Amino acid sequence: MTTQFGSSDHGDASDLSYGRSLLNRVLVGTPADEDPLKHFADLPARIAQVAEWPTWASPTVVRAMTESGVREPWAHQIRAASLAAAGHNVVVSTGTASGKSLAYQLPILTTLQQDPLTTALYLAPTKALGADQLRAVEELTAAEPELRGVSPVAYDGDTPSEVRQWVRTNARWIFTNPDMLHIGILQSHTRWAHFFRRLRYVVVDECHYYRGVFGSNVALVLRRLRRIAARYGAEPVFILASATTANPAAAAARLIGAPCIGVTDDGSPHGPRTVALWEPPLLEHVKGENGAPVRRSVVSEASRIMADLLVEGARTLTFVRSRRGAELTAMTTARLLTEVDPELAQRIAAYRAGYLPEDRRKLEAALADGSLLGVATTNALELGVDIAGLDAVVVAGFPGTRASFWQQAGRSGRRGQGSLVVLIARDDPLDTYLVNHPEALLSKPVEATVTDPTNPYVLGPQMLCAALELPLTDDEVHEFGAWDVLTELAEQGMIRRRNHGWFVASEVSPHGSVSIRGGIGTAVAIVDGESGRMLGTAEAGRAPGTLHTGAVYIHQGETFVVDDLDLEHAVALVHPEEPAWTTMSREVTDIAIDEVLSEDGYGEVRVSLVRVEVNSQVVGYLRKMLSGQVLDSVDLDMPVQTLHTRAVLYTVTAKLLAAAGIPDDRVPGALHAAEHAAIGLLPLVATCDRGDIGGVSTALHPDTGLPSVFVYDGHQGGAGFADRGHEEILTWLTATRDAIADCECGAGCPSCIQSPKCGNGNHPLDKDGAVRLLSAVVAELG
Ligand SMILES: Nc1ncnc2c1ncn2[C@@H]1O[C@H](COP(=O)(O)OP(=O)(O)OP(=O)(O)O)[C@@H](O)[C@H]1O
Repeated sequence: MTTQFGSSDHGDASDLSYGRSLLNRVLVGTPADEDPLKHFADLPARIAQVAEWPTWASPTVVRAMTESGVREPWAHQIRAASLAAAGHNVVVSTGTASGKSLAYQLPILTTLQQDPLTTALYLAPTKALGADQLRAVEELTAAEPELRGVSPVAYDGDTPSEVRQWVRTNARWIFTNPDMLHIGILQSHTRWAHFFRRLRYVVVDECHYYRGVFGSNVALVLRRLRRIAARYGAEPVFILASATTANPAAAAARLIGAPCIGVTDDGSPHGPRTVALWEPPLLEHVKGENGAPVRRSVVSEASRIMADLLVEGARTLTFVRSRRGAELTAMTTARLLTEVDPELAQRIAAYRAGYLPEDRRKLEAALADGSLLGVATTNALELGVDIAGLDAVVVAGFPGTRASFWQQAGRSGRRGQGSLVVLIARDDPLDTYLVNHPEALLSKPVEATVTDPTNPYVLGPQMLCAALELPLTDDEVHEFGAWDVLTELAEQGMIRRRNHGWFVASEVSPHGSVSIRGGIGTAVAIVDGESGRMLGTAEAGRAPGTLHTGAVYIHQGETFVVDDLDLEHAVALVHPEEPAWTTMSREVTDIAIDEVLSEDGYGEVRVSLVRVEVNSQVVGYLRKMLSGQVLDSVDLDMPVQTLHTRAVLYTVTAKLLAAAGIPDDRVPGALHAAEHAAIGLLPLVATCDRGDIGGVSTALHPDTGLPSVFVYDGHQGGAGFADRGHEEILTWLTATRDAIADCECGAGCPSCIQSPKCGNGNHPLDKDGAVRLLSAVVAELG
């Protein structure tokens, strides 16, 4: 049934009608026997809240900004800028295109203009975003002769060596990324003494991007940065920009290791938006694993919706999760349109990462002037693009985090005119939940950006880097919480404690072996065997699951197939190929509790946070067509991997199960189904991918003596996800129960309780039992 959520009271009816009329057009094109629109919400237009330019701001900078089109700054921009100018670390966490850049540009340009002996550092998670922000600052500084001395400049892997020398001694505002800061700047900080001594501001843009193991590494890189700056007498102010998440100030403070004030009241205006939540129907003729029903693929559904929107003349961007999916969507849409209007079919393009900046600019311009009407893209167009004000955005498959969803959705909405956003659910419990619970997307976020800079596996190597940069004092070691980790490293001869601090052993060179995006432990190199090109690295412990022979591996939207995984030499050889299927490895897992960190009883339920040892073995993989149809299952013989990590655990009693009406023979299936769905739903409360976590359920666990469900972080030492599940267990398990109950399939399908990773062939699974179990658990917790 279709219901309306939200209110249209504040919107102008004529504005609203455009998003709504687009939605009606899409509904007209929907077969009469289907009812895919689960909900829609009319989000009212937001009126701008403006502020005066502050008196501390340089009139030159204000003039440059005014001339660039900012007539009146918005209130949140000035509040954040003024806090930073007054010396406070600040995070501005507001919507897409809400002008977060001005919040850091104003204080930094003012300072750099007024005091020629100052410098600033800008960090972006992606090159495209860094280039985009640098271009914006260059335009501002080029406009005013008095700002020319600011000399903003990029410093990254592409910077030629003759330019690097110049940058180190002359640049005043450097645009780089955390990887380069780690390896290229902090490691050789003595050459950067001039820059550090004068460092007044550090910008951390799109900081919600730094999550999990990558985020934990970046958190430690930023602590090292503060330490080195202090060594040269500088104490820079941090200005962070974030998508809207739960408690951004706490996440930012954990990221930089210092207090941080949050600015979250968004004063930027936007037009009204209609958000539609769409669930493709279950198909009659396509069968998944164990004969389970499968939904029509997001690619087919998105292509049809996009074609209808383009016929209406709506400028539309469709986000698809893989490059192949984006290309298929563009092709299918064009084919559908050829029958109606061949000219329209020419105005569609597919877009992926890896294009040159000039190509991106051309695309932005073509979309802006209307010569291009529709683009199907991977998330490459999520950050670092100046595309806003589109008529419609189609999000084909929830992109994993609410922050990404809004980043994508936020590209729609011309000021003063309505727009449409359609989220199409794919076969996944989180998607099922979201299209049936609009409040989870549209109300206050519960998703928090999670990092764990105390993870010993991340902390150890980072401490070696810190100590090499500058010997660590005992006080610092305590402050980092690294005493035990360093003691262990000292026993291994990597570091020595002397009278004047902790010194790295001379033969150890830690920087090169820390790959801040690559994960923990030994890194497996992923190499294109045909071109010899190194594509990236993966954690050795996780390689059997993602890089086994035959695996389809997606790197920046490009598809490769793995020819060979050599764990001994830590290399995976791949070749470019775009098969019609994806692969998903299946593993069997054992779990043992090493230590109980906390435990609480709620009647017949106990909830714990535990340190665990997980032994898992990849036993094969499944090949699945884009339609969702399972092609086959291939066996593999891979070594057992051991993981020491953290898990959230709940146990129930026989009494609870009996009261819930679950007889003994159904207990394993109920626990197993509840565990699968819980893994799928954890990303609702913590920014992680389903692939970052794993689970084990058993009707009798030797360490608890009870029916038990574990959900663990899939990274050595943990990445904070299980901790977040533990904190939000009631929200999380309630959503898990609802996602299962909401799915209209009979006995379970990939949209609710089937897991693509299950090493037991998704058997046994008991959908009704899982709903009963979770309802009983939630009642005890509540
Ligand atoms: N006060 C203002 N009035 C009008 N336009 C503004 C104002 N502030 C910023 N803008 C414009 O809004 C656009 C978006 O700004 P910006 O890129 O800083 O937003 P953002 O919040 O960083 O976006 P994203 O979420 O994509 O990172 C830019 O074109 C910018 O010039």
